[in-house]
Amino acid sequence: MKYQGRDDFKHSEVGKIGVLITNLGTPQAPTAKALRTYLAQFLSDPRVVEVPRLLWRIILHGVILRIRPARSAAAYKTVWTDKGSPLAFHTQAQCEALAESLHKHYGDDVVVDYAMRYGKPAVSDAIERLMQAGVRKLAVLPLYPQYSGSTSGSTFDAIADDFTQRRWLPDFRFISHYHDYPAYIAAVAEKIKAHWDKHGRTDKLMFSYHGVPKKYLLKGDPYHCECYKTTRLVAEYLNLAKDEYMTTFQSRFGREPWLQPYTDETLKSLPGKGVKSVQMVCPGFSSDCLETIEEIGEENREYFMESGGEDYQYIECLNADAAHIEMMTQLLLENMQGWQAQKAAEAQQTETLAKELGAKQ
Ligand SMILES: C=CC1=C(C)c2cc3[nH]c(cc4nc(cc5[nH]c(cc1n2)c(C)c5CCC(=O)O)C(CCC(=O)O)=C4C)c(C)c3C=C
Ligand SMILES: [Fe+2]
Ligand SMILES: [Fe+2]
Repeated sequence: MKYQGRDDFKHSEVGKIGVLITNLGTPQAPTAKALRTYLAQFLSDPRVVEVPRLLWRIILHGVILRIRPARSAAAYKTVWTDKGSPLAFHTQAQCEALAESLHKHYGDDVVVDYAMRYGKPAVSDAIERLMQAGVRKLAVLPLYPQYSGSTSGSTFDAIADDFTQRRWLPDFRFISHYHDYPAYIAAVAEKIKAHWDKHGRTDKLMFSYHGVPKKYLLKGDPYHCECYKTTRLVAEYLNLAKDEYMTTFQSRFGREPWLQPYTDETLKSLPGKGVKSVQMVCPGFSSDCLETIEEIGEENREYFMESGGEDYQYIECLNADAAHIEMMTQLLLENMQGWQAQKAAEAQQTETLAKELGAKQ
């Protein structure tokens, strides 16, 4: 039997609305062994590394998975907490808060869950839970504000792959980006303002986004443009002059050119140009994680200070802040418009159908 379905399905059942938020994923533990499992899945994704498969498998298994896991595990150890990996517990907290918020709008008609593209909780397990809960309309929100084939695109692949095995597909909404969504821009800008209220301002506000290989941009990936647009909209909200802020790209991997300017090189050069104090903000990350806490919070701080910088401040991600959850709620409600009305109509028709079938059986 190839296609999965539910054999306990009743014709009188009225479907629910499902909401699935997703993020990248994180290793199960800060150990070389767990990192090997995680990185093998992550870096085998052809959306992430666009190198001919056979060649890449040789490099990945022959070189990278022999060296990188131990190095990455050491970095993960510095951010690991009693609650586990920051990315994991922030995403879980976002899911719980979003469920509470959506229940206020939809009551028991909505089921909210979360999944990780790589590692656990797996996308297929979350979809299975949603289908078992009777979801017939599904909205998926990957928590990547800026679209990239390597993140949002890859998440769609995982969801689509899972549904190739299922008998009955739900109605479906996939929110592929929200880099210019007013409530997202406002949430990022207000977080910066709140930081200013406490700590004052610095010479420059630096917007650092995760990079991707430059060739993805040249082949038509909109990620680069969406990052710049987010920066521009936040800067406009904050009334910043052009010389008061800058966009850079972090987390380069491998030898080919990635999106530039690079965050690390820029920070090393700024003190020599008279910029002695900076605030770092990472609007491309919806949760604090290795790349923000360790790479921006620690590693790049050292580069800046060692190059003559005097003050380096990191502004946290939106995580499970109320403004972030409210933004997700608004975005989802807008995308799910009409679903509640449809459900009411379906409930009536389902009742009639169940009666008809009941009469015949
Ligand atoms: C090798 C290519 C990579 C691409 C392309 C890439 C794109 C990309 N990644 C994020 C968000 C995150 N990446 C994180 C970690 C991470 N990323 C890569 C590689 C690529 N990312 C690696 C190898 C790692 C693992 C850590 C390491 O070994 O250095 C994370 C953090 C996860 C965590 O557990 O905390 C996030 C988040 C985006 C948004 C993006 C493209 C736009
Ligand atoms: Fe990454
Ligand atoms: Fe990194």
